[in-house]
Amino acid sequence: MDAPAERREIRQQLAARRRALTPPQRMAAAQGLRRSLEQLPEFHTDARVAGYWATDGELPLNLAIPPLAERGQQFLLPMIGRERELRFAPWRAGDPVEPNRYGIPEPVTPHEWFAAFQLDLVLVPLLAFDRRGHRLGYGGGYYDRSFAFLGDQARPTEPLLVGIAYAFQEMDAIDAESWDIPLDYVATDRELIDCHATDHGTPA
Ligand SMILES: Nc1nc2c(c(=O)[nH]1)N(C=O)[C@@H](CNc1ccc(C(=O)N[C@@H](CCC(=O)O)C(=O)O)cc1)CN2
Ligand SMILES: Nc1ncnc2c1ncn2[C@@H]1O[C@H](COP(=O)(O)OP(=O)(O)OP(=O)(O)O)[C@@H](O)[C@H]1O
Repeated sequence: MDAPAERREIRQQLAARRRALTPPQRMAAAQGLRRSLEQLPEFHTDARVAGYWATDGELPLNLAIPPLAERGQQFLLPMIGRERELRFAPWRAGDPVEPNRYGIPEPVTPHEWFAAFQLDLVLVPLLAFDRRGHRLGYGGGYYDRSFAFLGDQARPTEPLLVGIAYAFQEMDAIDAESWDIPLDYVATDRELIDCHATDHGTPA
């Protein structure tokens, strides 16, 4: 199977598996995710933390986010810009949203927004990941384009990229494309994975 066809197949399988979860499974996973994220010191202190509005079976952030506001940290949602890059607008529970071209809710006429380089921590949605931090998204290339500037920098740096996934979205290895920007961590419903750790549990 050629690489694009294989990626398409993996995307479809994992999206279907995510959609098939029951509401109790999804709620338990959201609680597990909160515990994993709280193991990351930056999640407690970083000023600007971007996330996503979970759709189509994505792991919900709704249990992980409320402590941020209590600690005085800002939470932001992605907005799709004209050049197919992401911008990030502050969003609090109750603020108005409207669907973007993919039907994903975005903040409406925000007072201010920030570019990717202005963020401190980014919770990145994905369909599949491996322990090295390689990721497969929806294929729009939004995160890779928006965070391409990290490609020239020694990692980890700011913003810190933290993939968010159900544990079953892990794969042994995902082939990186030249434009892929790897994740620094992956937080699942089971554990926090440090993608810079040298031992990935598999022989080199
Ligand atoms: N909740 C959430 N918000 C997010 C993302 C995400 O993955 N999850 N994104 C992450 O990048 C950005 C939106 N990216 C997207 C990229 C492609 C498709 C998409 O193409 N969806 C269709 C396929 C249509 C097609 O083939 O053209 C689909 O999945 O069926 C959707 C969103 C920003 N916001
Ligand atoms: N830095 C970049 N500049 C221009 N195009 C890019 C860049 N990064 C990715 N792309 C384009 O985006 C397309 C999708 O990339 P890829 O399949 O890796 O997306 P993805 O990471 O799965 O999606 P997403 O980030 O939206 O979740 C690729 O065809 C690639 O050409």
